[in-house]
Amino acid sequence: MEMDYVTEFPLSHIDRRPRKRPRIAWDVPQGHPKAQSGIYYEQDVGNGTSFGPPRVLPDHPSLFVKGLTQKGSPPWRDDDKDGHYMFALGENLTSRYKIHRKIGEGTFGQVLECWDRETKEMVAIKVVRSIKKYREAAMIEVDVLQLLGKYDRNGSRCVQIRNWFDYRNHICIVFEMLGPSLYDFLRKNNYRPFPVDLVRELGRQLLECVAFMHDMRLIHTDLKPENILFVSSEYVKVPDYKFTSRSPKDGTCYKRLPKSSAIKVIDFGSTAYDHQEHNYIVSTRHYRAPEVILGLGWSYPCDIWSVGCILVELCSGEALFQTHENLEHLAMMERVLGPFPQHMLRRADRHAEKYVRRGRLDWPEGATSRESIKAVLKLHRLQNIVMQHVDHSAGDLIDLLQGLLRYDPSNRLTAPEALRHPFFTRDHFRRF
Ligand SMILES: Nc1ncnc2c1ncn2[C@@H]1O[C@H](COP(=O)(O)OP(=O)(O)OP(=O)(O)O)[C@@H](O)[C@H]1O
Repeated sequence: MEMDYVTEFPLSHIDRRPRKRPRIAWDVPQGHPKAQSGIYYEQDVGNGTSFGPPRVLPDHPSLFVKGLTQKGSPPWRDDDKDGHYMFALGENLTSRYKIHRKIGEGTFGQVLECWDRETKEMVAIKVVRSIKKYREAAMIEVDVLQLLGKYDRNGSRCVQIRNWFDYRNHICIVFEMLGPSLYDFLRKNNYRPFPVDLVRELGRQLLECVAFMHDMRLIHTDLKPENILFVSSEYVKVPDYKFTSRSPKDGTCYKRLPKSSAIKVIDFGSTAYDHQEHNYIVSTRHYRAPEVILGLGWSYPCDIWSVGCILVELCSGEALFQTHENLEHLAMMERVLGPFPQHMLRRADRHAEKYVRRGRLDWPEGATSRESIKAVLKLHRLQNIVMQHVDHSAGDLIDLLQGLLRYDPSNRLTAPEALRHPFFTRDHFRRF
């Protein structure tokens, strides 16, 4: 989600990107219990339970309502300075959930793996920071998740919300437990690319998710490999003759492949409704569409651009546009995809007009450093990037990517159009 912004370097433009809070010590010595309201609200949303108003339950072991396991509450502790919930492993998060481990941390809060005593399964609980703007945004995420869950008849590829509650001033969102993100998987694999047949399966599911969301008039706005999770953590190790990192035992190279290609999209905290005003900056930098940077207003096509960037990254192993600066980012786009249409540059808003000179991008004249120019020159044309990494289906994939990465959002493929592309429909030999 993108709620906490800092200005990127250089400071000369309006661009802002999410700030990942540095990892903190998340278990602390127990403090003295403080006076507290001790009330939490709980709302089951999974498995067909109603969407009625939240139940109000007392947070005191001796007062737990009948039917709930009588387990103790941890002592009251202050949140950390950023409003994060402080906990110890093995503690309860309400009487229903037992905290096993921390699996993630984002702008919004922490994600904890917990044992659900009621359903007897592991769940992932996002414990949101106790700060008003994050609490409010979390409630929007709950609304979106409930809406997606309500209309998700046959697996929309969006993570399922199971429950939510308000505990000690932290909104807690309970999700089905998923596996590692595409980014985690790439990283553990030393950024070795995924095979093209796997990229096809991942791309298809991602586009199905986007098509479903767009159909519901929702725009995700923060699609990136970190927000796409494999459903299962299982993988196999297979010999990999292309790369040099060798197993110490027998000298063979190995890489991981997921046992199943099934994925789901997470993080609906930045999701926008179509009827909202869309001129603010969205998306994580590398996946941000040109119309967002140029201040031309954005809508559904910004998700499609992100999908294009993600697919290239899955094929090559590294992010396509590795930059933190707007003009450099636009120059990289031109290097990979060719010149911008003049009509888009002419319409750039007052923040972005400094990137344009006499109807063309002010590059390399406007570059901030020689390193910046070098970073742009290092990039190859899209066709070459794909050909370098993909052994078959390259022609179809390049054509699809050119449709997903069209500069003019009104010409970009829609999700249903992309799903009808030969890259997905041609009878390829499939391994996944
Ligand atoms: N259902 C889940 N199953 C397993 N892990 C999860 C699940 N949901 C989230 N995670 C992990 O927690 C991390 C943070 O989750 P999420 O992106 O929803 O939080 P966020 O605060 O909105 O993050 P960001 O700052 O990236 O926007 C994810 O990157 C992922 O590793």
